[in-house]
Amino acid sequence: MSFAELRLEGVTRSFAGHDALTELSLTVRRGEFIALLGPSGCGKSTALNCLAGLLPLTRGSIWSDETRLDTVPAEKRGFGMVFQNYALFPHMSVRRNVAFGLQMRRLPRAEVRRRTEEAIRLVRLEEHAGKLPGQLSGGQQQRVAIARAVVLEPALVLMDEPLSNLDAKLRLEMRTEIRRLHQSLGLTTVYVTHDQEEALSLADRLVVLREGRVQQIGTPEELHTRPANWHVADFMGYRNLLRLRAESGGGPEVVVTGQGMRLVGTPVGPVSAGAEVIAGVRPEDLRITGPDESVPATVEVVEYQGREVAVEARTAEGVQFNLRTDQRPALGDRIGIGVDPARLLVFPLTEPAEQSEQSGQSEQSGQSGDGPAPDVVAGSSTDAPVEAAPDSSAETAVDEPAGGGSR
Ligand SMILES: Nc1ncnc2c1ncn2[C@@H]1O[C@H](COP(=O)(O)OP(=O)(O)OP(=O)(O)O)[C@@H](O)[C@H]1O
Repeated sequence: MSFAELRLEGVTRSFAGHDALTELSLTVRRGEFIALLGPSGCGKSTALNCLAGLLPLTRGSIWSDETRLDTVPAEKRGFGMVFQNYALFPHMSVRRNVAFGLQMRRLPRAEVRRRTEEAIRLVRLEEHAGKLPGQLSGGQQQRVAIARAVVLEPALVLMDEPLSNLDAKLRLEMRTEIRRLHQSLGLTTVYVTHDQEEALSLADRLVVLREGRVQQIGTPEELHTRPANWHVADFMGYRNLLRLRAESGGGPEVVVTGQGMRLVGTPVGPVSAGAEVIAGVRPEDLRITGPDESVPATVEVVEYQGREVAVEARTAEGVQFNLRTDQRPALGDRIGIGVDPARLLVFPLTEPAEQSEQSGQSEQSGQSGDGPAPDVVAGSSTDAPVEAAPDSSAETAVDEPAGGGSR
């Protein structure tokens, strides 16, 4: 069942009255590589399983061009699936694993043989075609799983964290392999991951989910440079998130103050004078200056990272900053932290609830804005995005130099 466009319209799935996925609207164009990205439990797998036909929708619909798809059984959708546990037949050789789906379709033997060998060649397993899965490495087994999916020339390939069982080096290799296959076979792929780097490197467009709701849909560049809200920013590596107050509003730049700082940033979304905001900046977008030129801080940690170092520095008020720099400050150095107004994004603390893709997808952004923000969030990680902390505990965060601002 090939298509020019696959549309999800308001796709919602609840379990026991609780929405695991709320109103997902997305158009996947033929040939696109889409990543569904978000922390554990955000509804990524639910979305993929709805698309695959493994889970019925609670509300909404899925369309393959003008054909309604969500009422079509999984096996009739003609999608290929690759999951993190490869689910290969252990007693069958690589070749037989790959051929299996074609045989089930009762294709002529010569065609089965030709297509099987072609798929095995594509994933570079020619030398291992006669082996059993148990005789292969994790990466090789995952390649068999991919060959088994693509040999059927599916209209859509669905992948759910396919690399999560592999070690770091193999993950990188397989990432390239998956992108190469996607391009060379002209596949359309929807790929679930919690790894922001993986998603950014693979996908044409990313869908960032949080608590079942779309936060933003956009190209890697859009998400990287212009996250729609501070939750997405947190997920995209804006490790320095500061809870401040806007002194001005409405202009192309905004002055933000608080916690002993006065900074100038660029508003993202409606920021009015007096509003509480979250200002976010990436470690690589901070500069070390003289202590009197910008935000004064003391260097507390210097971590070697190849050509650059990661630096943690703390202000007198206990606000911790993460920097990446090719300079080599020493522990205890008094430095200034320079912030370029264009790189300091200023987000409203809360925004109108919920949004989803409606049209002109690449600029769509959404916001659930419900999770209380921390006072200072410096040093987040993709695996541990900001969790809703009670406001009261967030208030105290800055007063505790040991753990206040960093995670
Ligand atoms: N069969 C189910 N029954 C009840 N709740 C479910 C079921 N499947 C998923 N959920 C809930 O729905 C929410 C979303 O789950 P989902 O598996 O889609 O998240 P995810 O983003 O894929 O997470 P992970 O990366 O951990 O797999 C979670 O809160 C989960 O507990």
